[in-house]
Amino acid sequence: MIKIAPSILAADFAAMGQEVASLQAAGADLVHVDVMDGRFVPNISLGQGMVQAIRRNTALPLDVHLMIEEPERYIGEFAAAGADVISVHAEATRHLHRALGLVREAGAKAGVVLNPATSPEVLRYILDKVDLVLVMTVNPGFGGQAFIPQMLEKIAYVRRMIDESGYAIDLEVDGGIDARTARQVAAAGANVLVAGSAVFGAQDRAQAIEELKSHARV
Ligand SMILES: O=C(CO)[C@@H](O)[C@H](O)COP(=O)(O)O
Repeated sequence: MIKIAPSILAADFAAMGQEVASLQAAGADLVHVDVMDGRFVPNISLGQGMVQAIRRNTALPLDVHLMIEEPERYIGEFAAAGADVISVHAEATRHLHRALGLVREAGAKAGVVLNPATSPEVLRYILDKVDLVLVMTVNPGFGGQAFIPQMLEKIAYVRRMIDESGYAIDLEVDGGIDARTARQVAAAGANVLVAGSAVFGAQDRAQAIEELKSHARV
């Protein structure tokens, strides 16, 4: 089952309540929330207050992607703000195993994110600690970037690792996802597709989400 997680980085921040509320009727499965600190990535986006506000405006699960240094410092606050999934970058913490444990202790599902240059081997000893692996298909920090085709090989590799592990782990991809790349990433084994521009840039968001899903049905 393919799930679509629209990234609210591409939404109208001045109308976030309505933007988020519209997504459920449009067929979204999750709301992807990009948190950036201006250190781990060269951009600043939003914090716990916005996650709380988004929580009040949707019943969809909140998929919070922390692009912040030492994410363990803020896991409790994002969980309390209403995050259902909290994903931390393998590159942002010296204690990935511990950070993932903290996410589950805080009552959220734990995700681990890999930058494009990061080897999937970093997952080898933590698959029992994660509910989701997010393979970045662009360098994190900005919406609207071009998909990096070399990531298809990484997605397929991670899919094999997950299947061999026997754990129920979602494989999410993020960056440059449109109808064409949706088909490619799904064929490689991804089952959760984050899409910013492709959803919020469309005239008809329901149609855009359905189009992504239909292209991803392989
Ligand atoms: O995490 C990020 C960027 O850091 C993504 O969630 C982007 O926001 C996706 O945007 P599009 O590439 O779909 O426009």
